Amino acid sequence: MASRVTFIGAGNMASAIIGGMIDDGHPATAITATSPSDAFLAPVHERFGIHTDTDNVAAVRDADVVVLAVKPQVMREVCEDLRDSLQRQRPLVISVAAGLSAETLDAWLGGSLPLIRCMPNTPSLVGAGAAGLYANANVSDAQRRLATELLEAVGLVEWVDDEALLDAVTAVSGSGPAYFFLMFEAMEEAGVKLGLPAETARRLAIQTALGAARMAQTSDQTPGQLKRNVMSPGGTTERAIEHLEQAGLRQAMLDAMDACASRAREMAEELGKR
Ligand SMILES: NC(=O)C1=CN([C@@H]2O[C@H](COP(=O)(O)OP(=O)(O)OC[C@H]3O[C@@H](n4cnc5c(N)ncnc54)[C@H](OP(=O)(O)O)[C@@H]3O)[C@@H](O)[C@H]2O)C=CC1
Ligand SMILES: O=C(O)[C@@H]1CCC=N1
Repeated sequence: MASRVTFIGAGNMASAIIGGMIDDGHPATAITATSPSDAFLAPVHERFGIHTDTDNVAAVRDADVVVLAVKPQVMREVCEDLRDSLQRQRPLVISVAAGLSAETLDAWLGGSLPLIRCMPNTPSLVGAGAAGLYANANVSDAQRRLATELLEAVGLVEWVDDEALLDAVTAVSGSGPAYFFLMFEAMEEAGVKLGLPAETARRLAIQTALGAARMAQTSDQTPGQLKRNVMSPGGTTERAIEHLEQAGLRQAMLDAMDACASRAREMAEELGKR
């Protein structure tokens, strides 16, 4: 029988995982999602056919897995409300929140619960997610396998043994889709400036990213070599890449991802102390 999974929060990240799970064959009837607003839940129910509820405590009853998918800023209140129920039932708890440590979450939930921190990303919606996972000491091997199975249904799963590395995962893949979407925006804008219709430029840019990602995933050559393969000496790509390097794109990526990981640490400090 499929595991019963309750998502606390039905926003962008929860919807992405739910959509991916359902596409992968997880029965919608075994999934529940909550939000404070009925008006918000109606379209979620309509879209996925899952159970929805405005009552978090009622929604976790009978759950095998509870996924905490609210913003970090409301997580404490949510955990404290669920504390008694979760202590009674002891389901596997998976938090997808950036920053908040397993220790802080476990303390808010009353202690000693099996808890996994997961840093997923929104391409989970199309089965192309990438998630980093860290388990606390109360998680059994069977629960690790269950979390792997649930998340592998929506993409790649990488376990880390050192919780601090989840901030690096956040910088690479959690926030990563936004870097590529920014690149699509810029490529579309440039294509339009060069005379292409916006829709054409957008389609070409997106298909190019898809092709580059598939090649990088399947080739035994490094991304650096694949890049050089496109750069004919004295040709057009060489000129473009020289320009990007001189404009500091590489350093900008290093700085941006460092800032991303620092923000996750900062959030842990700010929210953990409350
Ligand atoms: N978006 C992303 O790409 C990623 C997000 N994450 C993490 O996922 C978590 C959620 O982010 P995201 O989905 O983007 O945020 P959203 O704002 O899209 O979703 C949060 C949801 O939680 C609901 N909510 C608020 N309070 C409660 C409550 N007391 N009980 C139940 N539900 C509640 C909100 O409802 P309402 O709007 O009515 O307040 C909203 O539907 C964050 O912790 C974030 O760090 C992790 C990886 C990637
Ligand atoms: O921006 C954020 O804080 C969340 C976490 C990773 C992606 N979105």
